[in-house]
Amino acid sequence: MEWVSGIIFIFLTLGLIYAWRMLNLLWLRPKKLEKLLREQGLHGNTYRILVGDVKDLFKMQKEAKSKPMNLSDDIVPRVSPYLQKSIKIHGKNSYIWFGAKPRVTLTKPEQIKDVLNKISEFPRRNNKIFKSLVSGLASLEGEKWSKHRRLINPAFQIEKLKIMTPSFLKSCNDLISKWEELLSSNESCEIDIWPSLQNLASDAISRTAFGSSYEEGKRIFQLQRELAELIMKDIVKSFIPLWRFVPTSVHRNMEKIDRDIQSSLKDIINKREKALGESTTNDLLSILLESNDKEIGENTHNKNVGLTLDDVVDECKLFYFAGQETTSVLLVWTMILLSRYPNWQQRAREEVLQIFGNKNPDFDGLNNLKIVTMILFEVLRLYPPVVGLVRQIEKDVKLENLILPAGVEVFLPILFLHHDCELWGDDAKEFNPERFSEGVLKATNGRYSFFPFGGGPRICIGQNFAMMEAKMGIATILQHFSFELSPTYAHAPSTMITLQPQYGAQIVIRKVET
Ligand code: HEM
Repeated sequence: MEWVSGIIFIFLTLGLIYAWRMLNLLWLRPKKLEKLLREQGLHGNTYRILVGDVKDLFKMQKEAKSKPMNLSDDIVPRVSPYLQKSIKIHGKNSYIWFGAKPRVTLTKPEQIKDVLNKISEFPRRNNKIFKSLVSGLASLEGEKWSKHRRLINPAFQIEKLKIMTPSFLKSCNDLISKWEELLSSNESCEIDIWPSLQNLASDAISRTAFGSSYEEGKRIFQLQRELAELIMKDIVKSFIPLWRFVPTSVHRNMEKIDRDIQSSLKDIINKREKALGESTTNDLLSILLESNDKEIGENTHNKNVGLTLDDVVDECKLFYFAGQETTSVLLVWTMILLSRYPNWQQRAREEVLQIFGNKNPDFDGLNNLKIVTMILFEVLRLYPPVVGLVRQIEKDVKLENLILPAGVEVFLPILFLHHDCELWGDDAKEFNPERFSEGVLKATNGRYSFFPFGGGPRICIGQNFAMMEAKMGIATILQHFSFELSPTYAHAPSTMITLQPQYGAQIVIRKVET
């Protein structure tokens, strides 16, 4: 019977090791971090085992989302209620417990600049639950990230964007035709423009990313949207350790959709690889494959260069997600704000008509749109599609006079800082594109207080792409329609990964007579 007691002993020892690890993970380490942060003058709630502030945070978020708000109300308390409360109670130097991890909120522009520039000390935090959506470049670190960034960069250079302009135009003209059909002989017509603009952005990225494989690309989009919805359903539980390994029906469904996306993308890429060299296509995928082939060709002796098929699939998934979710949001808030401020709508239309008349907008003309650019910057300030960035601390790191211990996270609250009166003055909450009349540098006084596209080496690779697409979208819409908010519109900015209008965007459109 000695072997029985041997087994019991092994199980007991393993049990004790596991119990010790859990005690350390869920209690000792968080309490140590709490002490270290407090000693440096940072404040937050006392740590509560396992959940930290998450339960209260989700409760507040649910409550905030339960009803729409007045158009003139401050959006920060609705979008980030817990952050707002935390700063009110604990001040700007504070932290929030995400489960057993404290997340320090950074609000000084100099700190933001440092964090965004020192990418090895402040690596991006990769939430495993988002991995199936935010893959590729956005999820990589170190050498692998710099290799991917170098290979992908050519696809986003200005001269490539110029070549892509007709694809943007085609997608915009399709939208105009659909709205014209809806108007038909009526003088005005109410439309929920949110699905139309999501469709415009997915159409534009399908065309520019996959050119000839555009129809297959659109199906992948649909799947990604379904995946995003499932992820948002599951996110509340993602703070439970090892939750993502529990085989729930939602998890199984997520895996199935992800497999489906991967195999559809592999099909597109394989077809394209075979056709490479036969004809010149200028979509993102071909440019990426070409730059990859070139790198491999130049380094035949080194097997570690270039991207694998799986790498390319991941990058394509990211183009889809990053290219659609964000630009559609920029367009929808621009339309909502121009509906609220008809004088700015009029000024923007005058500029567009002066530059293009009734002709199709082109690349050079879009670059000359000054008022429209000021408006887009102001929209990105007040309604940034990405409301905040998270970075993790893996080794103790000094940030100004703070020592941030390994195991904490830092949060760069984009939305909060874009609305901060201390940084933007008393009219911080107001829509005033005029503040960007002399560019971003002048508007921010050279401080890091406006960063809708992030910053430093990992700044959004698609920012020019997004701005070009948004300008094309707004310019073509302004050429054809005037618009105002419908009485049925309920103002409800809310985060569904990006900052979206929760109940859609009901707008009344009219044909512009030119
Ligand atoms: C209004 C539109 C957009 C906004 C506001 C936006 C915002 C951002 C932000 C804030 C980041 C930095 C994230 C971080 O540092 O953690 C980022 C990164 C990125 N974005 Fe965008 N984005 C937009 C459009 C696009 C488009 C159209 C594409 C591609 C087609 C794109 C592709 C990417 C990629 C690949 C990264 C990762 C870059 C890296 O890690 O090196 N984005 N974006």
